[in-house]
Amino acid sequence: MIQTRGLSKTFGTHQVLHEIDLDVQAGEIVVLLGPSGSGKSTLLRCLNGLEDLSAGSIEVNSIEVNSAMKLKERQQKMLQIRRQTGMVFQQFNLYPHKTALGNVTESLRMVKKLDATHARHIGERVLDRVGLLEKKDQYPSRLSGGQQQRVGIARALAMEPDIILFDEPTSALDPELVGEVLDVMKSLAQEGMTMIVVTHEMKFARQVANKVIFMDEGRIIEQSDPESFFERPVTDRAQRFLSKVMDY
Ligand SMILES: Nc1ncnc2c1ncn2[C@@H]1O[C@H](COP(=O)(O)OP(=O)(O)OP(=O)(O)O)[C@@H](O)[C@H]1O
Repeated sequence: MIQTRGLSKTFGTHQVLHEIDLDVQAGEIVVLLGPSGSGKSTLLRCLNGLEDLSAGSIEVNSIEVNSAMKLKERQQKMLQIRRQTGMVFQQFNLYPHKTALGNVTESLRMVKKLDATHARHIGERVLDRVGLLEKKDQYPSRLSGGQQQRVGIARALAMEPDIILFDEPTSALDPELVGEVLDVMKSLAQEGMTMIVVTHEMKFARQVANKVIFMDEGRIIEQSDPESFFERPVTDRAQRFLSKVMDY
């Protein structure tokens, strides 16, 4: 479903990802962990076609983009990949001047070119899915952070992606609002959605992930099932990371 081989990314002279080989199967929940600056967001952005790759290849649902392709072909493939993958951001990135429903239907209208009735029908269904149908006419400023992030998830769901990538979806939330967002993510996982999640929520990682991937300095240095990772991390770096994050 997702396969990267030798994926590398360089900004100027700074190599941020080093030859990443990643495999994600349909229905898998992968949690990406690692210290700040280890390349987690950059990896998600490459997988979503938001960031061009510098070397190697990415294949998502049999659409392949690789560094040997000409720029124009790469860009076309990246666009196709973006249509298969939804992305949920830490800062929600909602349009402030659009209602919850307007935010959710925007891409249906602009990208999928659906008519207003069809888009509204899908928009209401996905807002209902995240428990926010009654808030469909509210503007983001009238919604709590947790509700705004659930609109962010509904917006991703509206495009019917095969995979959703979550980049620290709860990091900007007050602690008491984190649970409602994790609950929605957990139920998507139970329904079989393929998900890659960057998060600091260790309990969620442990309970929901099928696979934990630990990154450091742009490399995958450990990957295993959550039980093994949290109980018996192999590398010193992962042990130090866990001893810090599990202390609090
Ligand atoms: N557009 C960019 N231009 C230049 N450098 C960048 C760019 N985006 C990311 N970087 C650099 O790439 C490195 C990895 O950043 P990235 O955000 O992927 O890490 P991260 O593991 O997600 O960190 P955090 O947990 O703090 O979000 C950092 O050194 C960052 O400064």
